[in-house]
Amino acid sequence: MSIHIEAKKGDIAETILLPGDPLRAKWIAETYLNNATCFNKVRNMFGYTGAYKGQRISVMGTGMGVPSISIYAHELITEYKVKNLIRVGSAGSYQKDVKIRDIVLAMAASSNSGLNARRFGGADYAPTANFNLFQKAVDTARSKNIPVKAGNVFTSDEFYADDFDSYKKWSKFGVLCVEMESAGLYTVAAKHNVNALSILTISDSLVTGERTTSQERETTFKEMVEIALELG
Ligand SMILES: O=P(O)(O)O[C@H]1O[C@H](CO)[C@@H](O)[C@H]1O
Ligand SMILES: O=c1cc[nH]c(=O)[nH]1
Repeated sequence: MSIHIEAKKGDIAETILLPGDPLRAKWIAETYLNNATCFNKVRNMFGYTGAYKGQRISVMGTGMGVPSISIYAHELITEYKVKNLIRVGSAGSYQKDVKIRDIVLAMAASSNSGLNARRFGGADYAPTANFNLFQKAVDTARSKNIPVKAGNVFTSDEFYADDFDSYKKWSKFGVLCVEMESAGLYTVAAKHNVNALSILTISDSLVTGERTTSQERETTFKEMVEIALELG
């Protein structure tokens, strides 16, 4: 039992899927896992362990933002010995050709996170995906005929920016989309020498203004989950 997770040692698999939304975690467990048992209800941050194609695997919500995912990633790694942390999140597109429901593999995560700025004394650290997980995700997507895009994403501390157009600078420099956790996840994983990857589904577009509903974000982003489940 850790401060934010009530699971016993051994209750959590070495590989875990991490959606921001705990109800997406519940949906993943109910839809894909055999014999899933719930290991966490603290703060309603639901976590489950079950089997997928005979492999033991876990899924748990992380909440929103770098501080929240950093807490859960830290406890999962240090208290529960989790080795592969795979975020399955939603993101807003920064590019015309990154469309609603496209899947983006986050090779790296630029950020305005206050947490990393403080951690590295104002210097730039480049949070990056684990190469083996990344390569396996690309191969899995190819074998399932699921098209993916890959590149730099932006991890923001804010969902509602004061200056909406500020995203255009990142867009101009090739950043594909915005979300709120990957830079934190990659940094905590690197600190503890374990593996992390973010697989994102585009839920809305800052370019066109289109967006999906919260219900769709909870239960219909299947393809990224089907890629992630193969990475255990
Ligand atoms: O859908 P999730 O995984 O929560 O990811 C995105 O959605 C939330 C904002 O709506 C932020 O957590 C952002 O990163
Ligand atoms: O952080 C996020 C996630 C989805 N869509 C956004 O615009 N921002």
